[in-house]
Amino acid sequence: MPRFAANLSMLFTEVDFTERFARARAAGFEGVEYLFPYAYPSDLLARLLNDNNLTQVLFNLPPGDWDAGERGIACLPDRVEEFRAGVDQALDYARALGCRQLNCLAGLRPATLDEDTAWQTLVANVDYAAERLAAEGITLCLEAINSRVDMPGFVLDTSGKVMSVIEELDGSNIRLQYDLYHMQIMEGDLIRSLECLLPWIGHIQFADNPGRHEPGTGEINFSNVFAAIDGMGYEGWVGAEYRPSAETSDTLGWFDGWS
Ligand SMILES: O=C(O)C(=O)[C@H](O)CO
Ligand SMILES: [Mg+2]
Repeated sequence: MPRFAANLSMLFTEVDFTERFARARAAGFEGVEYLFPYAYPSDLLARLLNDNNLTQVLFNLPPGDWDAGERGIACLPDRVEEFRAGVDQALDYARALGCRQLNCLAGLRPATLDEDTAWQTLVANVDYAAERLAAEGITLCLEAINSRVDMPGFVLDTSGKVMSVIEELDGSNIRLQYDLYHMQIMEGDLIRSLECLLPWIGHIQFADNPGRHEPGTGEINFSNVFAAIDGMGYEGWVGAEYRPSAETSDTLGWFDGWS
């Protein structure tokens, strides 16, 4: 049975971030993920996880200046030092939170940066990060994010591009983060793709499309997709990363039967 995690950057935003852990537990989740832990002391987050008997499933490496629109710095040649410092910071949090997977956001390619340089920088940074994480038994995820609607210019916008990085590096702890929402926009054919890519998938996330709301608000047949994920023996977590179209607790109908 898929293990579902609540994404606390998107769910339960009716309450302050630190109160969302208890809300997730009360709703039946056993794991949580969120964009970034860095604004909070790690001991506070560790206590919230412990008090609510929750697993920290995933968070992202520092993304650069998120509020200014940056979406990762891994492809930027003039930010390599900052990228490496971010790996240190993320590892400190991962240790404190017992988190076994970190996601590396590839970043947006500026018009002034040529594709080849962006790609070589990305591959070298992923290689560095994967090696640092491997020493601690942690997996590095690379998420393919749609460049049609949400992140124009995002360097890794297809599962094929993520697979190219994985193949180029041959890193045993590098995995694809397969977000059903982004992949529905870019590629479709979700169940067949999940089956083909299964050995390389480290984490799955979902939202319906269009709108990025809860299952049932768009075009994806989630009963079938979740049943397929269950049937193919996927052992990782599945993160609910959607914008609730109503009070979060009123959007959890999809969870019935899985919790
Ligand atoms: O946008 C997404 O799908 C995400 O998972 C986070 O925003 C970045 O990892
Ligand atoms: Mg995602």
